Amino acid sequence: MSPAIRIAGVTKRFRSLQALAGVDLEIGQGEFFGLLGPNGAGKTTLISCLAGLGRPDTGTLEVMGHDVVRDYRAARMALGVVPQELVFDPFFSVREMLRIQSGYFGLKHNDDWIDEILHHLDLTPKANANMRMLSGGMKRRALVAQALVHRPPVIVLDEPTAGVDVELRQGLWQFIRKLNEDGHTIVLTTHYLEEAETLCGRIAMLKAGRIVALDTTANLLQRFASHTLTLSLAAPIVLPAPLAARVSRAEGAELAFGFDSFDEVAGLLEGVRAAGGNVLDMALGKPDMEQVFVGIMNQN
Ligand SMILES: Nc1ncnc2c1ncn2[C@@H]1O[C@H](COP(=O)(O)OP(=O)(O)OP(=O)(O)O)[C@@H](O)[C@H]1O
Repeated sequence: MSPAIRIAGVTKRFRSLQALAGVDLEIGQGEFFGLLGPNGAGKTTLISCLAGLGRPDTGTLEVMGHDVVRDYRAARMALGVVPQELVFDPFFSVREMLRIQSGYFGLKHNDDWIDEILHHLDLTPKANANMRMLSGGMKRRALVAQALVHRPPVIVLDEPTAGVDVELRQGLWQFIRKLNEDGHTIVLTTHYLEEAETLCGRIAMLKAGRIVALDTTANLLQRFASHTLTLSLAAPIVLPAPLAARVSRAEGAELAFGFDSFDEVAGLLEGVRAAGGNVLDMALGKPDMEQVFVGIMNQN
């Protein structure tokens, strides 16, 4: 079975800027995969190359075994992309836009499927509304619908929830999850790290055009994040060196410690009290993807 996506040795430069500096990545069929990275890391550039919208300078990209340059039509047919930018033709209604997109893929009688997508995305009442009349969140859902008209096995979503309110976001994820359960491969870029943590089985982190981390979500959390104990003290204190070394964040009278086992908490509290700390409040935090992200980005 070919991987859903295979990217090998991909580089791309915009004048003096190396947007992709040698990316190798394989994503298996049926994965829910997260592509994370700070602004400008190269995520959208990589997706454009995958969709055949931009050509890499070197390297190859395949979707479901089809080379995106040599076998463009088959590769494009296997891929649905939800773009980051809200690009649409303002003169068409949602349904017209979806029919036109179906025609682009050579699909003539696609209305049953279009109705189903509209229903799942809660867009049925807006089917005949002009695209320019929709709110930002609805436009985004219409673009999700557009990416799905040809039932692609691989779906790439470039920041699909930017500007989408909480309720719609949850509805959108429910639908995307269902698509994944039905066997679609999902690739997601997002700046909402807790979304990536909850949804993605595997995550790649991109920085300055390179992959700097690639692992299962569980392994990344285990390797790069810890529990935190945050203490609010009555006043700042000076800690003895061994305890000071355990501090992961200090802001005035607020201190945070990282720890792996709950057995350590009593000792940390004891140490702070012994150093004269008067604890007013405390909170425990779980390991999260934000810690992983910040840790990896600072390392590289
Ligand atoms: N058409 C272009 N011409 C020149 N530079 C470009 C072009 N497209 C992207 N870049 C540059 O390439 C780099 C990677 O951009 P890209 O949009 O791929 O990043 P990203 O990871 O998607 O960022 P974001 O999270 O902000 O969407 C950036 O420095 C960007 O300014």
